Amino acid sequence: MEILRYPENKDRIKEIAKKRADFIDEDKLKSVQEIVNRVKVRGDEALFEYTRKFDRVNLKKLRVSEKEIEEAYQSVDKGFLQDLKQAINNIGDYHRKQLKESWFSHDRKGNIMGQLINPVQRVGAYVPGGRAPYPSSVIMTVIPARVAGVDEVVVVTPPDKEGKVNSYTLVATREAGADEIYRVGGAQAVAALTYGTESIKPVEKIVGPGNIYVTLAKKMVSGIVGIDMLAGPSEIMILADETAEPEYIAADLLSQAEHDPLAAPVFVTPDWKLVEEVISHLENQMKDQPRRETMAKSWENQGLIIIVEDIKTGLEMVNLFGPEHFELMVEDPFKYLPDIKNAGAIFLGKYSPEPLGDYVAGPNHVLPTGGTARFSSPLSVDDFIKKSSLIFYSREGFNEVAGGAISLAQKEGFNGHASSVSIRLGR
Ligand SMILES: NC(=O)c1ccc[n+]([C@@H]2O[C@H](COP(=O)([O-])OP(=O)(O)OC[C@H]3O[C@@H](n4cnc5c(N)ncnc54)[C@H](O)[C@@H]3O)[C@@H](O)[C@H]2O)c1
Ligand SMILES: N[C@H](CO)Cc1c[nH]c[nH+]1
Ligand SMILES: [Zn+2]
Repeated sequence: MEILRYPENKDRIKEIAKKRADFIDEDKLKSVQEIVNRVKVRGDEALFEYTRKFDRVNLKKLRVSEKEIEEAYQSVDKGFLQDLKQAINNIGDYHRKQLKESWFSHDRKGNIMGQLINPVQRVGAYVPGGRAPYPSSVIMTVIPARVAGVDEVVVVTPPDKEGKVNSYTLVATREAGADEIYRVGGAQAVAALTYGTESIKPVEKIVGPGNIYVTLAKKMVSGIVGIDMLAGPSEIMILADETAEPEYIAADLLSQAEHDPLAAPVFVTPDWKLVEEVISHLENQMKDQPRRETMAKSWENQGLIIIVEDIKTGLEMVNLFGPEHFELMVEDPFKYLPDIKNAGAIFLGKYSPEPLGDYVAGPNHVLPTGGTARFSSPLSVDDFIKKSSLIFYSREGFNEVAGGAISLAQKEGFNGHASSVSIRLGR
């Protein structure tokens, strides 16, 4: 953990922000490249081999059966189903507001210009499952796909040591409406969705969060298939003033630190006393936590505290880092909204802790990391649709614009283009 002052340590802070945005580790990239290429060539055999190596289990089959899903329903408690359904309702309501429609614009000459919206046909949703099961990521990925009208939604997720998929995850796949589920994770699952194997049909687009290996694999296959974004190890930046509760700040930093030793918790404040209090709460709160080892590693290696002159200067840090999650715990948080440019999800005030966004609020928890919130957005219905332009000219409309097209084509030296238009002129 590093404590720095802004603007005094400006260069060091910029260096850290740059390193987080340029997160590619050459060794990890090399091993991901090898995994992806091997799956491309050897299909299922490579999936079994890597699952043995990384998940420590000998798989017999990849697809999860109906019977396994039914058994999962028997082992989860009623309370879980109720909570899940409530979350599904909120997420569904929020994402239905994102739906867009095709549009057509007619003019007096009978010309029609428009934009057709079609869902992506087959989508793969990566659901993490290495250090913990993520049923919440099932509903966050599958629901917007269903709202968009995707035909086939395939879920991939790592198996446990017995070769099974976590029961809560399985129930979530059924409740959210996934079509196929495969027990395979990591870069090998991303490769299988991209190239296809004997058991898994390739998809058009891969969405969903994952660790550094999953994220590098998605980056590598992007362009062969579509990807939503780089949604890697979790991040939280909290900007707070003296009115904030240090206990809450410590708890919220740890909530993201517990995801992964590579998770990045950052605390920004103009108040030195608050820093001392937060540090002491962090130490105390960590002690009782089952995932304290991961929390401690994340805080030790990725933790950062920045002391700023005031809240406005603190917002410069937010825009520099572009954190996945940004909590603003100050007296009047709405006042600063126009100054927040780069953040995946923004949480305002002391009763909006980040985990509400992870589970129940409605907005998507699949969010850009590594500074990519500078140019990427949360997962949404938009990620599951694509647009086609539509052009229709009437005879009259054609004759009116043809001259302009011919002239522009000639300026570019494209006589073939000009001929394609002139051949129709006056006919
Ligand atoms: N940004 C977001 O929107 C978002 C949302 C939820 C979770 N997350 C992140 O997802 C991640 C979940 O990670 P996880 O590890 O628990 O599950 P995961 O499913 O992402 O990764 C587990 C897989 O990683 C692979 N793997 C592990 N060690 C490897 C190695 N040495 N070489 C190659 N492959 C290896 C294995 O195949 C394993 O099955 C966390 O980093 C969490 O912060 C991000
Ligand atoms: N905070 C994660 C996104 O970075 C999402 C999540 C799922 N479960 C718990 N948390
Ligand atoms: Zn979380």
